[in-house]
Amino acid sequence: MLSERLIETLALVKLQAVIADAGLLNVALGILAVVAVAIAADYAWMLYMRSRMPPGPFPLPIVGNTFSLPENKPWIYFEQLSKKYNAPLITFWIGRNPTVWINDAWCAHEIFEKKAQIYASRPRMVVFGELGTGQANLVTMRIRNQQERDHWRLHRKLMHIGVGVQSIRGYREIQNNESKVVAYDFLREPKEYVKHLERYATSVVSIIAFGRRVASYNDPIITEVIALMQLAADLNVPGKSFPMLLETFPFLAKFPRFMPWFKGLGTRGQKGGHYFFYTLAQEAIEQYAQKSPSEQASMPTPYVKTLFEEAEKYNLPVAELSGLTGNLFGAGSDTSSSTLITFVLACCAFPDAMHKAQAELDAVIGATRSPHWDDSPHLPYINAFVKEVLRWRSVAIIGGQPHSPTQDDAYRGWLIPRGAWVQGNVWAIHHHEREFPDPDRFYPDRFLDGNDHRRPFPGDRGYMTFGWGRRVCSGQALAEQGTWITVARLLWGFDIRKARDPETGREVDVDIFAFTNGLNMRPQPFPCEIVPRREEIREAIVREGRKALEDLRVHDGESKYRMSTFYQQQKRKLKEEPVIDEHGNVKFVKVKAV
Ligand code: HEM
Repeated sequence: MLSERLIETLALVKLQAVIADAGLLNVALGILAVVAVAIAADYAWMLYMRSRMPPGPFPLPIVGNTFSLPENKPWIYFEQLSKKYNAPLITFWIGRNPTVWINDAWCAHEIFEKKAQIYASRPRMVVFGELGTGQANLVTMRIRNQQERDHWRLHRKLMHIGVGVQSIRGYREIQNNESKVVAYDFLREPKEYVKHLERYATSVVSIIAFGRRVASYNDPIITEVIALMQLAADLNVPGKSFPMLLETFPFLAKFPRFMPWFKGLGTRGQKGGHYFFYTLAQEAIEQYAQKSPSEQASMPTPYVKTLFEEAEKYNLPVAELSGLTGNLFGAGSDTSSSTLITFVLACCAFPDAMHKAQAELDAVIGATRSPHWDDSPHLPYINAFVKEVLRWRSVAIIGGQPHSPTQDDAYRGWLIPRGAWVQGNVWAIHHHEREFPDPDRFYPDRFLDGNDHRRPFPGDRGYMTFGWGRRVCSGQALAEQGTWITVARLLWGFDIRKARDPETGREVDVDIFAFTNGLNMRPQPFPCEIVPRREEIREAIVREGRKALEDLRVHDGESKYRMSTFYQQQKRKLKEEPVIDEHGNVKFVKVKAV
């Protein structure tokens, strides 16, 4: 100890002597020179990388192209850059971080699908990953070695047990009944259509994950989860202001949370925050155990129960279990409801398409019952309509999270370096005139064989709404199944049209470009009129809605936890760590000094 002090003192004395010898000015100049050389070397590296990577605007030292980013909707800007450089891929430097944007369906397919093995990883994401979901969450999980790859595979497997293609048929009745309730709610309170769709989407994933229905649109779980997801979606869009700039200067993330650059980050990443869903899951397992055997037999086993049993084999920590259960809410509620709100907007803006769909439903289904998936082979226009909903204004407009190659890759002579941030620009892909002529027009016919707007597109589906390759959305099949039934039923049941000004009687126009700015986008609020198409249909909606509510009763239940208060408690307990006690409950203990 004493010797260390002595050395420190000697070093200080030596430094003072050097400053005295050289003069303060010379020392300052020396430091400046070292910094300048470091910046120059770094810039040389940036320019060298730029010469090998896909084209893009000229970066400045340290800040790259960050300050030429527009305030809003950078995906439109990246689409323009792709046209300007006449290249399907462009490089855009966010600080010193070269991000690659794929603006073309065929390239996205060649890179993410054909080279799926090496593009299965995520890049380092400071805001969304390290400060947000945490690195142990499937959505942001990185794959840098075999151990990480095995671990990520395990997470995908556990997710698929819940919402994989094999499981989702078992959830049809839940989606069917909940969408009948949406139709019933549209009848009773049409002005609240956004809330009904949010309730629907949240309730479906809540029943699947926790066995518990969300009966009211005032339930805080809806507003809290959707608000959290929208905050996350906003934060994860490249921007020139903090906190996104933390991606440029990751070292800033090491500072205490009161520093100004954390402003806007909310409570994300604070200790204990992630444990909310774990606690909710425990409660759900207890509530399920209290149900009678006949009740249990009449519902699918809550995913969290299966997950917890399965996870015991792998000794998964609480944070990872919490992430897996929370992902159903996080990834599945805002996305699904925003897609359906987009559908409402499309009906208002493009009534011809809606009327054509209704004519098909009238001919095939009639007015006494609503459509069902079994009708789908006889409803080609409805199938095309649903595809167009997913294409026209895709909710995950930059394809969700970026992918990242696990090794240097060469594509058409360009370098895509290991660890780079590679993002599919779904806006540009779905907006490309070559694949989708007149792309802003909502035109389901483009998906029908023989239509003059039909164009080749990689893959069977005709859209890239759910991402690619090994990281393709785990909930895709569930989301497609739910979108189909809800869209088909609402088209069958209602005329959805522009609202009228009560004073002038004139239609209030809707703006098909007015969408939110987050990476999960949805239409800005707009008024509309939703009216049942015929009396016979209205009666069928009431009948089916009431029956659905009865059938769903087995899922009724309350939770004593609220995300907001849970987070508040953690805020007060930042010096505490959640651990599992001997009964498997989460409790908080003081963090031991290291
Ligand atoms: C319309 C609804 C939905 C859309 C448009 C959507 C879209 C996406 C997209 C674009 C990705 C990123 C894919 C990639 O990186 O290539 C993704 C990832 C993911 N989604 Fe969805 N999603 C939807 C609904 C759901 C639902 C209902 C669930 C679960 C119940 C879900 C769970 C996930 C998970 C866990 C991931 C991360 C997968 C990984 O990183 O390995 N999503 N989603």
